[in-house]
Amino acid sequence: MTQIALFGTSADPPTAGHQAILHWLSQRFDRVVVWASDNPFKTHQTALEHRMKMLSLLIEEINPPNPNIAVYPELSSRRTLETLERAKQYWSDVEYTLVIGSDLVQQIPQWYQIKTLLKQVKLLIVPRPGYGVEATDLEKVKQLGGQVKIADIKGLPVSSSHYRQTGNIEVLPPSVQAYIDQEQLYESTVKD
Ligand SMILES: Nc1ncnc2c1ncn2[C@@H]1O[C@H](COP(=O)(O)OP(=O)(O)OP(=O)(O)O)[C@@H](O)[C@H]1O
Ligand SMILES: O=C(O)c1ccc[n+]([C@@H]2O[C@H](COP(=O)([O-])O)[C@@H](O)[C@H]2O)c1
Repeated sequence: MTQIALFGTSADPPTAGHQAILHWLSQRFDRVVVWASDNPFKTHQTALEHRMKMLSLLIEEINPPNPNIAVYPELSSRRTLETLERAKQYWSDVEYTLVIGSDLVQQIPQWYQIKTLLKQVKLLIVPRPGYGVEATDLEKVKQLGGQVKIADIKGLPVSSSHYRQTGNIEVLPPSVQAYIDQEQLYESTVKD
């Protein structure tokens, strides 16, 4: 059966960490469906349109290029269940895997209608430096119906908030750095 990976991100801004995950996924899934979204638990510093554009640029930069990975702006929703419902209108009869970093394992039980979501997707957790997966958190997700796997990669030690706090452009792919400069985004961030 066709395997589709679902990867949603605040992308505020997207980092080399997101890029490495997407590259890895594109080599293992038939299709990687990506979207930038607002997060009901966060505020965002940049308009969604810019975040979506940065995500597309980051994907275009992945080498070697792989046509199985793309941003789908129309799937963007604060609720991942809504994204899934829309995706199912495009691709039915496929197996969906929702991809999250290990920092979200503790939070995911609070997502909108999580049981309904976990019935329809497998969950793939990408280990993130500084965020070990606690057995009790994993158990909670399983009790909610989650079929969980831990990905065989280690996320990079970078984050969007590190960039926003420090202005350290090294955590951003060159295409994203250039876009931020061109559009004068994150102006309040002290740039290195
Ligand atoms: N370096 C990383 N390693 C593993 N997972 C990551 C990494 N960066 C992001 N992710 C995962 O990718 C998804 C989108 O992350 P998000 O856009 O919130 O980035 P972030 O760096 O966590 O942002 P912020 O620092 O603003 O919270 C989440 O599931 C997150 O756990
Ligand atoms: O469905 C929800 O209730 C829900 C709650 C929090 C986050 N999400 C989604 O999880 C994805 C990762 O969020 P973030 O902010 O860590 O990038 C992103 O697509 C969010 O919209 C989804």
